[in-house]
Amino acid sequence: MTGGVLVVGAGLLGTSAGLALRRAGVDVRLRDSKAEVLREAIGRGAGRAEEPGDPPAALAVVAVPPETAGDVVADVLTSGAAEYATDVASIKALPAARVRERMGSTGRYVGSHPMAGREISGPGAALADLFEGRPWVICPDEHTDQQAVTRALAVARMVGAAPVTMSITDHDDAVALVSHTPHLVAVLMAARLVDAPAHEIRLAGPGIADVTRVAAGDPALWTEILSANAPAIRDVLRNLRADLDRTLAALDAPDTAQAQLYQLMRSGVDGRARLPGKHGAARTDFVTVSVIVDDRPGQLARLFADIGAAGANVEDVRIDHSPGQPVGMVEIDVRPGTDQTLRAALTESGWRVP
Ligand SMILES: NC(=O)C1=CN([C@@H]2O[C@H](COP(=O)(O)OP(=O)(O)OC[C@H]3O[C@@H](n4cnc5c(N)ncnc54)[C@H](O)[C@@H]3O)[C@@H](O)[C@H]2O)C=CC1
Ligand SMILES: O=C(O)C(=O)Cc1ccc(O)cc1
Repeated sequence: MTGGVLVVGAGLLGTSAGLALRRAGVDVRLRDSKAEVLREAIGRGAGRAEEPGDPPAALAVVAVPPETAGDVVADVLTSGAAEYATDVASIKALPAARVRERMGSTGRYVGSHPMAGREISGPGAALADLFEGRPWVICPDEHTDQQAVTRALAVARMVGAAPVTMSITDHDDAVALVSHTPHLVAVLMAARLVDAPAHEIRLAGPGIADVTRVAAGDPALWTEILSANAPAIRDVLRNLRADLDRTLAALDAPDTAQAQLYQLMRSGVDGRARLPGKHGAARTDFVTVSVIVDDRPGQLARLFADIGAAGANVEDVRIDHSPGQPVGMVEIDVRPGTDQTLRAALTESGWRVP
């Protein structure tokens, strides 16, 4: 991109974008209010420090917390540090409103949101592949210049993401359902564990770990995200509360509990089947082959070599560790039809395939 990209906020998102853009050959300048963060991001190869003679960047990618994003966008546009700007905050109405307050209806800004992240923050957690195959939502309105959209689309494509265009309202409603309320539910469930007795916690397995994974995210960041999208989250939570009330009522009525619980379990299966899997294919397209692996050096390398030799393509992989045991369970997702051959080949090579 002629003119290069200015990344402001060299944390998880900013450094990941910098790493991916550098890999695509883009000139990336980095800025962060914390000198040590900037040093670490540059050290990781995500870009260079700004220099006094730099011409305006073609696009600024603003990757700071949501409550600050609108002001930082307005600053980079009014100071001439960049011709156009996008922010990557997890909520789109808040930064757009702030940019409008500061600059009126400017066409030089378009909000966006890569649907990719991690539970850990900072440049040390950044990954060049973070956005690979993930949706990157771009939210233009009637005032947005086509150039702003073109440049944000180019960045999304260069980092390997799949751009999706949506209105701000549609975006904020969608993430309330698929990201913000799930985060809140994970946190509420994880918080139930705080005072639980140790003998109960000891029995916890991958189920509760999966359900609460996102609860490990940065509390300050998520407080900003959830409060900024409160109305849309409240709508989803109210429906969830109605479901909880119905479930409690079902459990109170032993005669009908089973039938109602069964319906609920069926809805769970149906809802989860709608989640997109690898490259947007339905999750149910794959079959899981589980393999028990001893906790010794070189075991995983040997397992993957044997899977390759059996001619199976690994579509996805998960590793579950058994607490207190020197073994783990590796779950390999493969295409239906290849699982039987893989099971036979792995058993033949001496693996335990339950
Ligand atoms: N963490 C995640 O999984 C995802 C986060 N996002 C969004 O990306 C944005 C950044 O989040 P993370 O990278 O996770 O946070 P982070 O905490 O890793 O990085 C944010 C960085 O911004 C810097 N910063 C704060 N105010 C600044 C300012 N005024 N000028 C320059 N630098 C400033 C901080 O020093 C920090 O290094 C947030 O708006 C978040 O909603 C979007 C998708 C996923
Ligand atoms: O880990 C996950 O499943 C995520 O959904 C990560 C994530 C966190 C915050 C966002 O605004 C977007 C994506």
